[in-house]
Amino acid sequence: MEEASEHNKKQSVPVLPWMRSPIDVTLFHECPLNLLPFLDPRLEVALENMGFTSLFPVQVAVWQETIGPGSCERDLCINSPTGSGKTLAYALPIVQMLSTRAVRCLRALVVLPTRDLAVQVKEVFAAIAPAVGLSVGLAVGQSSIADEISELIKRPKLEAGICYDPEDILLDLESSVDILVATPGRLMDHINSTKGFTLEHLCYLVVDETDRLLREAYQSWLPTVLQLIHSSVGSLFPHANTFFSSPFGSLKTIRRSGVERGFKGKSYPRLVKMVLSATLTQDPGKLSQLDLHHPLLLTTGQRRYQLPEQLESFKLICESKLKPLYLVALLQTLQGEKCIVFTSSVESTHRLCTLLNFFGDLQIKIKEYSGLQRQFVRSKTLKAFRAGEIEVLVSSDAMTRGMDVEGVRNVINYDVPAYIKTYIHRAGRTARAGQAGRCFTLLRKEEVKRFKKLLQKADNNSCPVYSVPSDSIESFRSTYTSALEKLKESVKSETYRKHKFKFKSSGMVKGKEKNSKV
Ligand SMILES: Nc1ncnc2c1ncn2[C@@H]1O[C@H](COP(=O)(O)OP(=O)(O)OP(=O)(O)O)[C@@H](O)[C@H]1O
Repeated sequence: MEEASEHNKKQSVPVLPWMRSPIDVTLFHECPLNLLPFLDPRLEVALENMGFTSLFPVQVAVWQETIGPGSCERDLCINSPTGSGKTLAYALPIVQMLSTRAVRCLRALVVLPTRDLAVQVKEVFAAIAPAVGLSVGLAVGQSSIADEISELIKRPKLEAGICYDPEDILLDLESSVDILVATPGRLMDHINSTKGFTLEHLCYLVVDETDRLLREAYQSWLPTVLQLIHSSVGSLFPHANTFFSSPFGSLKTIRRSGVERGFKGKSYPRLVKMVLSATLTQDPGKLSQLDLHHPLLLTTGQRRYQLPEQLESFKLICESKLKPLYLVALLQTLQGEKCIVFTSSVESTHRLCTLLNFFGDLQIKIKEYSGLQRQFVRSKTLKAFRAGEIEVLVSSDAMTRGMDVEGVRNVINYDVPAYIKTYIHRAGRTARAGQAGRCFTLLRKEEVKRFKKLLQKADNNSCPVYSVPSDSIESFRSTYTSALEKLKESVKSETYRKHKFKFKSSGMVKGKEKNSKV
């Protein structure tokens, strides 16, 4: 036992020296808005309109590091639990710092891994930025690229009858937004193809859900962004080559020194980076991709992984084949409360959701949410879940990170997560912003030991068994048998439809080929 805990301690010492002397967010207290130093009164009103009366500890800690004397000299790495308010922790200081800007251009870029997350973060910015005259844009592929471009880029007004030089028109293109929230794919589309889209004035780069974004390369968006920014800084020096020959073609990025900045006498504004996660990586190789400038770590407590304080964890032990029955009985005991049920794959999400909907006597509105669905279906489901029209969402890990839905009281791991990070992000969809929440995990007997070890990584030694009433389980047995039969039928007909569709579309392609030959 001692050996194991010694091993854990050893494992938790980060390799990078700057990670060993973090700022501990637990030493900060909530701060009423009227006591927050330097807060722009217009932003105070905007926050009050959101229903906020104080800042959470992580928000106070980041505020201290970003606003006021000596601020923004280091890049910030923020590792604080799910639901602790990391979004506003970066959004508020960025908006306040940009509130004195005179000319509109793209100054802050926030990158998130998924569309729904980006939409959510954009809403936070949109609630405060207009109060100080700033405009926020979204680049996520929610609308057509043409619509998105017209939202992001302002075209000069052309007078009829005058012949314009296209080069001049290009020079007159301006950004319509000060802050852009983007997913990597659409960001790359704009970098590569949108005329007038430039990162030359960028002052703030936020990489939210950092460990997820660093895990996947997404068309090399990060090296591309960093290279574009570096090239624009280099161009401020008189002998620097203003034309950047790069793998990105003829892109020209010149950071204009004429644009006002208040960076304490430095000749050019340094790009300030903020990276965030509830499970921030400590891997030096991964972090080095971010090219951080004297990074400062803000973290909560001593442990690398933290669960929200108000979260209670429970386990339900049952045989594999009885899992659906236990789940149904559990859902019935939780009736009326918003729940998210996580499974291990998009396929099992679909199957489980279909099965649950065959339990007619359950009378709970249940929908699925997974990467297998089209974006508009997912967004519609999410909207209905937020509005309380759906009580239970059966989800793949598409919902695991960052999603903030008010009133989710329970998270259920139908399939036990393989990693502590997954457990933390899934469980973190409840017990947010200091609210209470419960996370239930269905386990087979042989999974119990491994699960206990998994939870210990987040210092959680209390995960009692939750017993669902046996008469409730019994009452669903007969429906379960018929629901399983219906599921088999449904899977069969879906498979048939899929094959038919495949056959049809391949036939159509062949047909076209024949025609084109004729
Ligand atoms: N100062 C505040 N006062 C009251 N509520 C707040 C405050 N700041 C944030 N919240 C609320 O707290 C919830 C969680 O915030 P947020 O989504 O930023 O958490 P997070 O730390 O980014 O979580 P995750 O790691 O899961 O992404 C949101 O519903 C948000 O509206």
